[in-house]
Amino acid sequence: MSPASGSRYSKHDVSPVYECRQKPLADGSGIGKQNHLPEATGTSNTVLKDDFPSLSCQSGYSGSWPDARRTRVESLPVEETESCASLLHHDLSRKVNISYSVDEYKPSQERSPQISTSTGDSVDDLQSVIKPFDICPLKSGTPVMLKPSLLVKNREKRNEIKRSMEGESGIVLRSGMVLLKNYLSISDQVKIAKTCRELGLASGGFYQPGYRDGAKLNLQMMCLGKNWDPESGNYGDLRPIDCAAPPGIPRQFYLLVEKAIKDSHALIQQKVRVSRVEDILPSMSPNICIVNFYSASGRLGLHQDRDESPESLQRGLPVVSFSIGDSAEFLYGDQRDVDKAEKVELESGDVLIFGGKSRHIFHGVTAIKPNTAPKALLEETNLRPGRLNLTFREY
Ligand SMILES: O=C(O)CCC(=O)C(=O)O
Ligand SMILES: [Fe+2]
Repeated sequence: MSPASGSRYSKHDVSPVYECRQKPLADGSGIGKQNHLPEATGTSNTVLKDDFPSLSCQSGYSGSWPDARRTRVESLPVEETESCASLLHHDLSRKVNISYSVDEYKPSQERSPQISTSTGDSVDDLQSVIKPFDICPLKSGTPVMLKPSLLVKNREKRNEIKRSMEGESGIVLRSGMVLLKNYLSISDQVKIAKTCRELGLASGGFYQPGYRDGAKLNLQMMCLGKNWDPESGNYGDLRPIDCAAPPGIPRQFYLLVEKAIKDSHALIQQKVRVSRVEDILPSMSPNICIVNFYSASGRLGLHQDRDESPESLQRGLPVVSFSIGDSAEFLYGDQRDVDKAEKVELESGDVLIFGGKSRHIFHGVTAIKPNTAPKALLEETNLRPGRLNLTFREY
């Protein structure tokens, strides 16, 4: 669907104005240097946006995540619902000030929120309220006593043999849609998982996005480069829930995306005779990465990615997706209809690219397959059961 074809984009052809305006800090320092959460009152985790006139969000366009992605909080394990976002609201009856730097990406220690309270509560109290989500819960290097069943052990062995025998290979799934199997080496997967862990624990890190009515997405999310707000479909520089600035996209990630697009071009050239491969799959330079972590019960309903700029969508600039950890059952097709969708398994190390004529495909994740992550990845990272997915886009 193109922006001009009567979709929700047609009336929103201006760049989004997405603001998180804050009161100046008590010490007189202002916006642009520091963010400040003003006196907090209220009970819901959307209170920040709605109940503080000083924190407002405006947008030149809008969109929404499909209902299929929504899950009631009650159906999730406590551990998974107690993200920063949902915990923050428990403490909103107290006066909480949170400030942090919004400069470019810095190591997590430098970017961690500086927390103080106007009621004199201890910082420890508040830090336990704003609880980060750790995708690798034990520090790497800590011996992990795993006792997998014989069945699991055998399956892992088979998978690893299969992987090493197959090596990397590419498949053109349809015009503009390429699956690079086994593309990211274990060492790249380890680096990505560790980097995401570090970023995910710091300011702007993983949280469980939710809605005004209390419904939560069935995954943990963080954004790099720009923030994407699932509730409104807006991209912005700060995320509305706590006005945290998303960390930048690490350079190593850019390089892998660039290489994956080049290799996809070579693959398309091999399979189809075209004078300009970019007509089939345009190049792109990502300025947004949405990182999702799915636990074993994580799901993502069929949807289109169409919150990027009208120009990016119209040019068919691709979405590049990295899968790490447990395998996922991934569905894609021309309609939002599970029965008509094609199915493909995305395994750890796979890179999926969809652009050009496939940029507007409906896609989603119907299942995470337990105990399918490569053993070597788990040993090096202690990645928790589940799947890490990074989707890169150019706004
Ligand atoms: O997890 C995946 O493979 C897909 C993620 C996705 O579609 C999204 O974040 O928009
Ligand atoms: Fe998507």
